[in-house]
Amino acid sequence: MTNSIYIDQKEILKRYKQPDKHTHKGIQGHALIIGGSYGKIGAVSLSAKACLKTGCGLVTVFIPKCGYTILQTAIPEVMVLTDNQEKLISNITFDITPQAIGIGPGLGQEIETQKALHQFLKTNKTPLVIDADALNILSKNKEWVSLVPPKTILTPHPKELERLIGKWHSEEEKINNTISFSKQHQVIIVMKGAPTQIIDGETVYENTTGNAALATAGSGDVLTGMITSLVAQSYEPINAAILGVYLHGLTADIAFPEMGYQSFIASDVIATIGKAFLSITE
Ligand SMILES: NC(=O)C1=CN([C@@H]2O[C@H](COP(=O)(O)OP(=O)(O)OC[C@H]3O[C@@H](n4cnc5c(N)ncnc54)[C@H](O)[C@@H]3O)[C@@H](O)[C@H]2O)[C@@H](O)CC1
Ligand SMILES: Nc1ncnc2c1ncn2[C@@H]1O[C@H](COP(=O)(O)OP(=O)(O)O)[C@@H](O)[C@H]1O
Ligand SMILES: [Mg+2]
Repeated sequence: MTNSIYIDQKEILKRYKQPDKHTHKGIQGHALIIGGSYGKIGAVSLSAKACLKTGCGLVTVFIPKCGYTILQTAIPEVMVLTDNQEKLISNITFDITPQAIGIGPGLGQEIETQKALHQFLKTNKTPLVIDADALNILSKNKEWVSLVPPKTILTPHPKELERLIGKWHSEEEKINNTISFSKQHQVIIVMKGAPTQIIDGETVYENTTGNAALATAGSGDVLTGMITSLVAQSYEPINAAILGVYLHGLTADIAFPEMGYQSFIASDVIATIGKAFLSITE
């Protein structure tokens, strides 16, 4: 028996935490975004910028060497660690202690990267958000899902979800199969769509914000950065997923009167995150 909860402003106000005025960047959370490959450095850039704009104190990216100058130029606020490979990630190592890790945007699915993800999952204990090609790699190596920590957040779009849990023939079957997967692996699944639903075991949360303006390249990469930022700020993973999805959709609702559907792009989501936060407490 599932219980469904609509995520509206009332539900959000139960979960949203105003930053303490005495805070500083050292206690506002350090997030690590791992991703990028040749030609898809943009995905990890979007995630990293969204991560900072969602309020965490420090953001580091782990990317292939080809992305170094791009990231340091595009987002001076973000710190950069690089793989020893030029075009793809082959060995994930870092000497920082992040409070949350987001992995997958632009990662690619080359076999070397698959092996790097496997090695990373075997030792990682940090709260995790898994998206995009990291999900696609897990779909190719399903036994690796058992390596992720409890309460890990997966953020598949419908195709990524199908690769992970198999085809479904009805909305009901899709939700029931996702609930089974969530319970079996103790993971939270953000089923991105219109609307987005968040599955946490038997509980299904339905988001009430967002519109078709979000159907644009990189908007999911942005969501990954937003959710990772909130986990780094010590939100319980389920609340980070709920608040991140709500704020993400809210940016499209706020921008719509000025921008309509077509010209709203992932960078506009990021630029509107501040207004979305302010509108929560209005
Ligand atoms: N600027 C960049 O560097 C970008 C990089 N990206 C990266 O590109 C990689 C591949 O991601 P993609 O999602 O593009 O490719 P995928 O191959 O994972 O998924 C694309 C397929 O999913 C289907 N699909 C997507 N959303 C759907 C929906 N709502 N309903 C039904 N079917 C849907 C599409 O029809 C298409 O067949 C990821 O690592 C991603 O992070 C993309 O996010 C786009 C932007
Ligand atoms: N028609 C729509 N209405 C509301 N949200 C949408 C719509 N189309 C896409 N989205 C949202 O946009 C995002 C797309 O994610 P994704 O496909 O991963 O993008 P990308 O991989 O290009 O970053 C998801 O959060 C999804 O819920
Ligand atoms: Mg995506």
